[in-house]
Amino acid sequence: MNQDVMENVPNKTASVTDDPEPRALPLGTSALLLDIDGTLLDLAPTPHEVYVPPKLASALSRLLSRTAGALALVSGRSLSDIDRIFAPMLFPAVGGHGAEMRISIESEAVAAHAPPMNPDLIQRFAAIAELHPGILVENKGYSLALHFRKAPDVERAIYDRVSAIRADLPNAPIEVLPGKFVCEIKHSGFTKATGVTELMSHKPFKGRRPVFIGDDVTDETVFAIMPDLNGLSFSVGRRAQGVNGHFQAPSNVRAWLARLLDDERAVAE
Ligand SMILES: O=P(O)(O)OC[C@H]1O[C@H](O[C@H]2O[C@H](CO)[C@@H](O)[C@H](O)[C@H]2O)[C@H](O)[C@@H](O)[C@@H]1O
Repeated sequence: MNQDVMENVPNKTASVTDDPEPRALPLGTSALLLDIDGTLLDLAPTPHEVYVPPKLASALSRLLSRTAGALALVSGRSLSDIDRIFAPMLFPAVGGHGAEMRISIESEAVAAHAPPMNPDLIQRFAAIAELHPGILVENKGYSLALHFRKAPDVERAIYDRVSAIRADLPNAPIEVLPGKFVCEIKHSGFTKATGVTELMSHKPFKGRRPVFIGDDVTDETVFAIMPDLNGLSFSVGRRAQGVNGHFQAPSNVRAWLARLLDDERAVAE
């Protein structure tokens, strides 16, 4: 973990990676912002097959309480999908790469940044799935994801078809977001960074130091704004540019979150 920032944290302790001298995170003044797929959860063959370990759900719930509500999931998934996979628990969240937001579990979701994608356009992009039966279409309404984890050889063909459609519509406010075995077509007006920036302007996040953990290309927009928010960022798998540290795998993130709770208890005792 970044030595400069964590040095002023008193004695206890949760290591971010294999830091031989683990340090604590002050939950009373931090906001935990956590990507889901590839960060909290191991990647699965399809979006529906992810597994949420019960210990993780319980740790998140307790961390939500210990941070007085300043814990949010920051995901490319829609809010309804996030709620489905963590059911029956609800968490504050930025969903759809910044398209949707729920600031607290008591508040209504805000979807102001998510104009629905033109239905004809959705249909044209979805038709790309005809290339191969292994392509899975995830229609989020305001964006569309083409998953090719089960058909990796057609990646190039997918991007070629997407580019051809975009060439027909040079002024459409859409952009292509590559992810892990997924090509997503989304509105260009929002990103995870715009979502996190807005979230951090609301209580209980406002005034806290954000700590963001993510693994994918879309998370790089958040890594980039963390210094402006006086925050910390950590990548998973590879060490991404500009981060303060990194975890080897989602299992290490889960273990670290559990240790945060243990450390807080130790401080209190
Ligand atoms: O921002 P995230 O929470 O990391 O979400 C990114 C995308 O995650 C999902 O797709 C990815 O995870 C699937 C399950 O492990 C995997 O099968 C797929 O190959 C990955 O791309 C989700 O389906 C997308 O909507 C999210 O954008």
